[in-house]
Amino acid sequence: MSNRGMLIVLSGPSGVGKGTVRQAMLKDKDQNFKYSISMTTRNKRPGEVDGVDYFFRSKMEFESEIENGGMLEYAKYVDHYYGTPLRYVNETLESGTDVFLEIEVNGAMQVRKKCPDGVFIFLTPPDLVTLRDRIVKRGTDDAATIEKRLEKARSEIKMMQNYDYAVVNDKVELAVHRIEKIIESEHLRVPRVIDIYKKMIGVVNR
Ligand SMILES: Nc1ncnc2c1ncn2[C@@H]1O[C@H](COP(=O)(O)OP(=O)(O)OP(=O)(O)O)[C@@H](O)[C@H]1O
Ligand SMILES: Nc1nc2c(ncn2[C@@H]2O[C@H](COP(=O)(O)O)[C@@H](O)[C@H]2O)c(=O)[nH]1
Repeated sequence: MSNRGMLIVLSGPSGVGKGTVRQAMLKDKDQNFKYSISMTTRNKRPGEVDGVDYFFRSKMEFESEIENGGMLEYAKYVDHYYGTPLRYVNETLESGTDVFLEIEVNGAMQVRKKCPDGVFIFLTPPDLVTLRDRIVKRGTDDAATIEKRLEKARSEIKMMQNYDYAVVNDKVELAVHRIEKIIESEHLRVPRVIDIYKKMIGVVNR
């Protein structure tokens, strides 16, 4: 109901299922958000496509984007840069469409400062053994990287207190349902809809 789109930020440790949940949400025709494709300096995984999964860039290209003020946020995660291109987010929100960011915790905290009216959701694993299982079964990372990601997961889970909502990803369809309910409720918050009603009252008073 508000003119400007809502910014939805989903974080959670690597392997918890953020991408899986987001893809499931995008299949739901009632969902009306755009996913912001991130930029990264990490190597492509098999099957990943530039401009679809990420904008894959060199370190030099990424640093030049930062210098030119082109990033809403960025962070280093396990030896590589990851960040959100600013222009797409701004233009999409301005057009009245919600934007969905799937980013790690340090970047999310930068966004929180810049966009305090965003909705910040932390996706948690049922437990750390399940998290390890998911990363291992995904088969995209070598043993050393898996250990680094699990080490990071511990500190990331501590950051959950800085989020508005915690959603456990036990079953994908349940996690999706919980997040959809959050988005629906957030759209009804009075600060988001008040402008519409002010306009309505203006019309009634004329
Ligand atoms: N609820 C679930 N139950 C079982 N397996 C799941 C569930 N959610 C995701 N998975 C599996 O866990 C693995 C990791 O999921 P995914 O790649 O979506 O995680 P991610 O949080 O996006 O990771 P990253 O941050 O590293 O990109 C995938 O193989 C996925 O199929
Ligand atoms: N701060 C940001 N973090 C991001 C962004 N895009 C993805 N990520 C996070 O990085 C890790 C690792 O991702 P992977 O694809 O290498 O497994 C994970 O937590 C992502 O959510 C971003 O634009 N900014």
